Order: sequence, then C-alpha cells, then structure tokens
Amino acid sequence: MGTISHAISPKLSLPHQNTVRSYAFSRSNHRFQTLMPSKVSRKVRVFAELRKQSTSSIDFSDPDWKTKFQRDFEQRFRLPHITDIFEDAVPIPSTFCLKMRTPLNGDFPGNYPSDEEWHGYINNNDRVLLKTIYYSSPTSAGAECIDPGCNWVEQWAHRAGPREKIYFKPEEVKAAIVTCGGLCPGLNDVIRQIVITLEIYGVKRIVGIPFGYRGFSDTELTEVLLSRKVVQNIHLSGGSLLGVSRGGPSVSEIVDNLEARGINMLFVLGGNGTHAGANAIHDECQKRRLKVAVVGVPKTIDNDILLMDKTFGFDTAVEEAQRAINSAYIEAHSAYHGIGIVKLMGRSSGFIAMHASLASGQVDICLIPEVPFNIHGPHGVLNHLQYLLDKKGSAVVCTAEGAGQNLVQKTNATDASGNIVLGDIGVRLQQETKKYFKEIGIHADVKYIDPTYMIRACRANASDGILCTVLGQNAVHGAFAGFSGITVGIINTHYAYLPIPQVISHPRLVDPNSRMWHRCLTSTGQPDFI
Ligand SMILES: Nc1ncnc2c1ncn2[C@@H]1O[C@H](COP(=O)(O)OP(=O)(O)O)[C@@H](O)[C@H]1O
Ligand SMILES: O=P(O)(O)OC[C@H]1O[C@](O)(COP(=O)(O)O)[C@@H](O)[C@@H]1O
Ligand SMILES: [Mg+2]
Repeated sequence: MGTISHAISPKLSLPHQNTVRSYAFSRSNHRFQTLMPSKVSRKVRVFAELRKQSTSSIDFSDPDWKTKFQRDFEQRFRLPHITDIFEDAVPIPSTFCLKMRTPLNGDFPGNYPSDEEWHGYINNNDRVLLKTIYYSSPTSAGAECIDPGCNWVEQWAHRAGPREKIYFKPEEVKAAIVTCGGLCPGLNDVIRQIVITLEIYGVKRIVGIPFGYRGFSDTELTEVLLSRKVVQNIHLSGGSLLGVSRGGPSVSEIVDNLEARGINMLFVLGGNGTHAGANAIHDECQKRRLKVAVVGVPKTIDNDILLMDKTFGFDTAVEEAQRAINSAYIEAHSAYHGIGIVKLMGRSSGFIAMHASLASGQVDICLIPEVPFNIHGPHGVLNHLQYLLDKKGSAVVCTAEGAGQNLVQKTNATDASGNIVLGDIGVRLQQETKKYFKEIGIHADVKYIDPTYMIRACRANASDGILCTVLGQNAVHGAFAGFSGITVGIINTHYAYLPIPQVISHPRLVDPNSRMWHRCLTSTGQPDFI
C-alpha cells in the first residue's frame, strides 16, 4: 500500500469530481459527540466520510508516509507551464517593472525594459503555506488532520506575482477575457485590472468575449475591444461589462475559435463549471500544441471553491444579505408574533447564509445544505419557531437555497450548464409555517424575503474591490510567467497560483464540525433540528 491514490468512492461523488482530492479529515466535534451521539446526521457522516476517504489509501504504518505524501502533494500542486509542451521556449526579461515603466509607444523588439536590480519579482521557488494551524490532537476543535495522529505536514502552494522572466512577447499577445456563470460583484473590477496590467506589460490587443463561453460560437456576438480607457470606470457598477451566460459551445469549438482569432492568452472568470471548462480548454490547447496561457480567476458569491480564504464577491454578498436579514428582522420585530424568512443563494454550500447570520446577529435559525433538518416533529424548525414566539415574540429564519432539498419537490430539471434546478425551500418554509400556526390556532405574521438577485447584482465593496484588483493583476502575471491551466486565490492572506483541478474536485462545503458553524450555532442559539 505505499502509494497514495486519488480515487474516491463513487457513492460520495460530487459535481466535477475527477482526479484529485483534498487530504484532510475532521475528527473533533464535541457538540455532536456529546449532545447527540445517536443523532449525528447522514450529511455530517457523509462529510466526515468524504474526508476520511481522501486519506484512506495512505499507509500510515509506512515510516516514509510523510515524505511520500509531500512528494505527491508537490506533484499535484505543480503548475502546468508552456515549457511542458514547448521545451525550447526561451523566456525574455519581464516587461513589467514599476520602476521603469513600459514605453508608451510600445517599440519593443530588441529594447525590452528591464531592471536586474529591482527586487519586485517573485522567485519561482517562493511558496505559500496552505494550512497554518498545528492541531495537537485529532480531537482539537475543527481539527483537519492527514493521519490519525494528526501530525504536522507542511503543504505549500506556489506564490503568485510577477516573474523576472516572461514567456510571451507583449507585441505578440492577443489577450481575451471571458466571464461565465452567474453574476457576481467584482467582475468588472477584475476585468479592469486584467486590462490595466496587460497594458503595463505592453499588450496592445485585448478583447472581451461577450456573454461567456457562448461568445466563442455565436457569430452574431462580436469581440469587444478593451483598453484602459474603456475599462476605466466599469468597476463603479455591478454586473459584467462583457455579459455572462450558462451553457455554450463544446471545448473543441472554443479552441477552434481561439485559434481562428489568434488568441494566445485567455482569462476566464467564473466558478466551478467555468474552471472545469478552462481546464479542458488548457488540455485541448496542449493537445493541439498551441502556445496559449489559460488562467482562471475564481468568481462565485457562493464561496464554494476549495483551498482559498474566500472568492471575490462573497464579502459583498454577505454584506448585502445582511441588509435583507435586517429588513426581515424589523418586519418580524414590529409585527405581533412576526416571523421573517430570508432565502439566500448557495446551491450546495451554506457560506452566505452562515456568514450573513453571523454578521447580522439577528437570525434565530440558520439552515444550510450541509446540515439536514426537519420542518415538522418535536425537533423540527416549526416547534422551535413556536418556542421563539412564546419567549421572544418574533423570530428570523435564514435559509440557503440548497438547504433541505429532501423536503421539497424535486424539479428534475437542470440549467444550461447542467446545474440542478433546486426546489424552493424558502417558499416551502413560508407555506408550512403559515399552515402550522393556523392549525394550532396561534397567530403568526409570516413575511418572506427572497433578495437573491439583488445580492449578486451590486457593485463590489471595498474589501472585494481590493481582492479583485490583486487577483486580476496576478492572473496576468501568471499568464506572462508561462503558466496555463491555473487559477489564482488568496490563501492565509497571501496570493497563490493553484492548478485548476485542485480547486474544483468538489464544491467547498461548510464543515458542520468547523469552529465557524459552531460559532454560528452559538450566535443563533438554535438546537439541532433532527
Ligand atoms: N464540466 C464542465 N466542462 C466544461 N465546461 C463546463 C463544465 N461545467 C460547466 N461548464 C461551462 O462553464 C460555464 C459556467 O458554468 P456554470 O456552472 O453555469 O457556472 P460557474 O462557473 O459559476 O459554476 C458554462 O458555460 C458551462 O457550459
Ligand atoms: O439563476 P441563476 O443565474 O442560475 O443563478 C443562481 C445560482 O447562482 C449562484 O449563486 C452562484 O452560482 P454560480 O457560481 O454557478 O454562478 C447559485 O448559488 C445559484 O443557484
Ligand atoms: Mg458553479
């Protein structure tokens, strides 16, 4: 058994899972272990199981397991590079140097600006530590351990930023930007930074592909010429200057189109699905021996991309969601026996609901997809609502859209990208609450708020604005450094490049054993609804 396999049990399959897994499992959860040992939910068990599965093929009795693990880890986090295909590719000194700016007229050949003394570059051996907590025991709260003894194993990702040598001559670059999936605050900020940074390198040909991947096949959609002048103020509004879409052409059609247009740098802004597409585009380019750099920037208000502190747009979404919760609270608090129900986005991950509940401090019940619950019965949500009306006179429920999908009618439908169209848990909760209190003869004034599209259509807040700026700049640095099939993220407040498969092997979920979920439960004061 000395080898580390990446296989995962098919019954635990999650969307887009393919070749890689994150290595971690969580053992601690005093709350679940001591308060409800027999009631540990199926989902919680599945979550722990998923984590355990990922390490199950490591032979921990092998004295070399740690070295083998780290060698395997290093291999998995190695960044694909142009030289994997073009072994003879010769780099040139970077044209990105803030001390000696790129000449405005852009006359490069034989005259690349560089400054050997300038220490503003990232060394290719620089790394960012992925996990920063040393858990002295697997029973430490929220412990993420690789082995049963919870040994300390360093896991390093590649540091993002400008390199001293670049693999593209700016005058030979045609760069394209595409935004896919649903809207997300900050898309325009990232587009803007990519364009500005490309120009600083000296790139003159920059285009936007309209309406996501669809823009690669729909002949009526023409590319949008981009420059600093065009993008100067786009971050002042939400949405995407380029438009977004779900679904679209096949990967081979997209690559045909890239070839036809002469695009050799592609910046892809999107979530799990978009990144799966970006990785497939990268693979196809390698197969066809095309010198194209494909770099992703993770976009999703759901925050469901693995390994990073957060994705851009999430912070803004939480801030906006908090406003909706506040309205629900005021409505509920001002009514006799008022109950406010707010539904927030989060297809498979409850991060927005959890963080908005924590931020607002006004939520009594937070429901997320990762933690199952009952509506009816002695431990159900309705019973607790009745208790809250009795004790406090009002109550606020915050639910993620993906929560309690076992309690709503299945739609059996998928969207153009293949995402499951969810049943409406918000409406179900509203109906069941009204019915319940009517049946038991207690007055309840139920107000339902669904602010979902308002939350993602707004402009990025200051914190997301900065995140977008850094991610956009680093995406361009990564492409010029010759990397492809990578994405960029913030990890422990530092910026790193990650191979795309590592961040999309499954959606990042709220760990019901995590300190954060426990903090949320402490804040709401809610019991388990099972
Ligand atoms: N597995 C996949 N392989 C290739 N392309 C994909 C894949 N999944 C989704 N896509 C494409 O990525 C785009 C965005 O996907 P979607 O799931 O809607 O949003 P997001 O990227 O935000 O998760 C769509 O155009 C879709 O066709
Ligand atoms: O109505 P739409 O455009 O399909 O978007 C709804 C989806 O958007 C999301 O907030 C984000 O999804 P993406 O990351 O795929 O864009 C999901 O939680 C939600 O189900
Ligand atoms: Mg998605």
